[in-house]
Amino acid sequence: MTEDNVDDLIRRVRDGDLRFHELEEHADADTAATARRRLVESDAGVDLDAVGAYGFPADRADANIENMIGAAQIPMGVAGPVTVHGGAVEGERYLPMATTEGALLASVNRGCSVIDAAGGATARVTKSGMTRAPVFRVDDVAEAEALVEWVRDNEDALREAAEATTSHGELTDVTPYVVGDSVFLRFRYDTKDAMGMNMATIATRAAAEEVEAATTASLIALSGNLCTDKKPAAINAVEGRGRSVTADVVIPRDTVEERLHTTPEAVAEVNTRKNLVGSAKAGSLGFNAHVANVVAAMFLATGQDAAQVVEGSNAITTAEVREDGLYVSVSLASLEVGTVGGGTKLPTQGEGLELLGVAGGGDPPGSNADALAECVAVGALAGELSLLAALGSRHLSSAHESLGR
Ligand SMILES: CC(C)(COP(=O)([O-])OP(=O)([O-])OC[C@H]1O[C@@H](n2cnc3c(N)ncnc32)[C@H](O)[C@@H]1OP(=O)([O-])[O-])[C@@H](O)C(=O)NCCC(=O)NCCSC(=O)C[C@@](C)(O)CC(=O)[O-]
Ligand SMILES: NC(=O)C1=CN([C@@H]2O[C@H](COP(=O)(O)OP(=O)(O)OC[C@H]3O[C@@H](n4cnc5c(N)ncnc54)[C@H](OP(=O)(O)O)[C@@H]3O)[C@@H](O)[C@H]2O)C=CC1
Repeated sequence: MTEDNVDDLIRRVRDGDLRFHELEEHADADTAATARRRLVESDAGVDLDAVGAYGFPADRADANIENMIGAAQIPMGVAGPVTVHGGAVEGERYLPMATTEGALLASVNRGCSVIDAAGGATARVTKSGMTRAPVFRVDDVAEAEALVEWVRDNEDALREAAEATTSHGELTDVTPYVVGDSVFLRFRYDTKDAMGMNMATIATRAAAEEVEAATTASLIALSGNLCTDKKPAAINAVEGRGRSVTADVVIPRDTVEERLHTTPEAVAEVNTRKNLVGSAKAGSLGFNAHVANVVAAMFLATGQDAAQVVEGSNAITTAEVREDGLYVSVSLASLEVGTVGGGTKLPTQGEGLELLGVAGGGDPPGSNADALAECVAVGALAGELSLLAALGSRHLSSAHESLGR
């Protein structure tokens, strides 16, 4: 196949000879993206030169995007270095963060600085498993009960079917939920260093075919929304999804007073009245100040699925005055991270992972994704500490006036 050039591609689209989304079948990825961008510029009457000034070969993104016209560039900074005493990571790390929110890096950086002055933060992944929950239709609840019993008696057959689709993933368990003539089967997988959504979805499709072949159930949707992917859901807050990870630290009183310009008592009261009482009254699923800020920024910097900030921000912050200072913890119930697959293969995202020392597959498998989760949790802890202190010292608005405008 001869390679069309940009003008040929544009002409052929205009003539109705080529479909707008098929240009990569007739030219290299960069030529296709350029032709598509020129078509958009012409149709919309805009100039997209900055979008077109991307710094990587377009074919590196062939598994990450369709209808490519270029790349969005987001400012990227680092917070830290901060010392992480994790189960899968030990030592000082710069935390890569991509954001457009002024004052955010300064705030997380201040939190890291204070945490480091206290000797570093402890972090642990307490639970792990990526879930996919298809929904099946049955005739009635009696048939639902029969299906639940079949699943319990045949989990090994489901495991064999699911694991035949992957050389890394392992089916951990299958939990049924019955609602009238709907049966949801929540499959949970150990996806090692992959975030695992493609892996789990492909594996569950194979398992669902086993269910349909052996029972009277009909698969209605491979995702029945009880997984629960990219939507706020209590099941993720309680059961977890991806990694459940906690980070904590004790900051000495004098450090709180000298570096955070407030007191342990004030921070603890802000946390109680804001993150616990305020969130409860609001009916929030997360009981925290801005964990989403850190999750989003580190997700963008390291090639995670940005839409899964919804679950990643599902976190509880605690703060209490202790004899030796201020104890603060952040527990993220459903942080979905991977160090292989998805966007982790793209150039700047891969460099973000390299900066954390977690790029690629870990030894043992899964340990790099655990380490990434621990680093994100410490970043969230730093952000909570700094923002709660700023609220306690009444510096929030001035910080954004000076840094965010
Ligand atoms: C802005 C600060 C940090 C000033 O805080 P400060 O204590 O006045 O700053 P400082 O000049 O004394 O420096 C202290 C440390 O802050 C860091 N720092 C200080 N300045 C910078 C800078 N330019 N760049 C990088 N780092 C900076 C740096 O680490 C420095 O220590 P050092 O490392 O030098 O020993 C503080 O006032 C602060 O953190 N404010 C809170 C701002 C914040 O957290 N914003 C993000 C959340 S806003 C939002 O989106 C969520 C919200 C609020 O809507 C959610 C909700 O409803 O709660
Ligand atoms: N399909 C869906 O419904 C959804 C998909 N997504 C997208 O899914 C992507 C993430 O899916 P994910 O499955 O993580 O990524 P990929 O689809 O990129 O697959 C990652 C693959 O890497 C291989 N692999 C190599 N080394 C390892 C290792 N150490 N640990 C684990 N796997 C390894 C595995 O292949 P093998 O399995 O062959 O062994 C694994 O399946 C993101 O792009 C996300 O946006 C997000 C939400 C929903």
